Amino acid sequence: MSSDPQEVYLRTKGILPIQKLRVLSRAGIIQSAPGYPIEDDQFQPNSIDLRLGEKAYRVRCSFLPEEETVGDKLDKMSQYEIPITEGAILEPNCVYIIPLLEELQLPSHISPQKTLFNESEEGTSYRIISGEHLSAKANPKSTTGRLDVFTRVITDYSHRFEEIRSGYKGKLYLEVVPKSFPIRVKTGHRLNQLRLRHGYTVLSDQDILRTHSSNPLLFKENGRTVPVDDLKVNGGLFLSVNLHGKKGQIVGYKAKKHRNFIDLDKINHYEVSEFWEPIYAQQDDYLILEPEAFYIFASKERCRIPEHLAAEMIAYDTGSGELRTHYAGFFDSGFGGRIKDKGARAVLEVRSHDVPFLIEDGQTFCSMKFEPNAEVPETIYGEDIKSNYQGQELKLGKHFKQ
Ligand SMILES: Nc1ccn([C@H]2C[C@H](O)[C@@H](COP(=O)(O)OP(=O)(O)OP(=O)(O)O)O2)c(=O)n1
Repeated sequence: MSSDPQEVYLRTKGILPIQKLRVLSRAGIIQSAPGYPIEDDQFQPNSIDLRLGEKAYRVRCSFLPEEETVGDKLDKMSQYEIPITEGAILEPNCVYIIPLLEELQLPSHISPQKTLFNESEEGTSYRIISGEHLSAKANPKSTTGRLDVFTRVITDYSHRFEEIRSGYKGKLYLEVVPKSFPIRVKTGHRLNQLRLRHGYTVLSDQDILRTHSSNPLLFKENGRTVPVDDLKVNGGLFLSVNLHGKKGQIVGYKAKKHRNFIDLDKINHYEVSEFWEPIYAQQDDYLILEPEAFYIFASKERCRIPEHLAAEMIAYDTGSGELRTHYAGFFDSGFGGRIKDKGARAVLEVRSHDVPFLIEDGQTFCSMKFEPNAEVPETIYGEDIKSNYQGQELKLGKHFKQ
């Protein structure tokens, strides 16, 4: 057994990259339930995929357990439990709470140049030296959003979804609400992912413009870089929706209702026409969204996330709450490739609430918030790892035959 602890320095603020996530997992800051060791392919360029645990609790409604644990709340709210080790079907518009296999042991204080955490595994102990708080942010995976499955993480004594405060020690629970289709889930399925933040810093609009000038973030459909003067920034970089195409070209999809369930184990399996109605390009490039229906579109711009940055797509607030865009928001470093690859379209998941809503080609739909990585990730999206959506045009989730 080695007596000298391995020293791990977290020096720069930002999202922790894959190599640091691996170290934090070895050091016990990210843990998993007994019998379910963390698997290497859970690690993404700047996030870790989280896995569903053994049970789903059907609850009447969603909640935030500000004054108690999620377990206490479940004791009061759970209607019944479903074991999911062999798989189980979750019904549309029902709320389920599923304990995840991963847990967090975030250090509760910062103490520059002092040991934050010391744990040993297989004879190695780690000393993590950091000057910033470690917190975490969760988000649905892209595939989950493309299937219209609503998910968010809940933690004990928390008044916020998806955000996990510095010092949090405990379990993570996932609220899951399939919206359009029933889904079959099983222990170990990965519906969402987690990023760890060392301190918090976000690129200002000035930083975004400066970055784009030397390391382009957005490209036009013809592959040209969007001129910096044409970038729309205001607390993030705005993207717009594409409804334009040649005659007969599909520019979007609308989810059909009352379909058979989708087994999340079945990749490239389901017929698109069974589950989706295609939306064809119209001569005048507009569309009226039917209230409460779910649509998938692509962004007009092609985007690219340089390797030193991580990005998150945030819904564009129309000021009226009628239009809800996107559920899944993390963009990995490397998404959209190198400059010569000219980026890839982002997928926009859209629902209009209450009223029919007109959308037009090129309408602003969402914005991207950029955060620096604490270090450049050793692995980036589309390189070395199995990535499903690199170079994508309009693309449904990986369960459909395309
Ligand atoms: N609304 C969104 C959200 C994400 N993405 C892109 C950017 C991400 O880097 C990529 C993959 O996202 P996830 O890791 O969430 O997706 P999956 O695990 O489902 O796909 P993969 O198997 O490719 O990792 O999809 C997108 O085009 N549109």
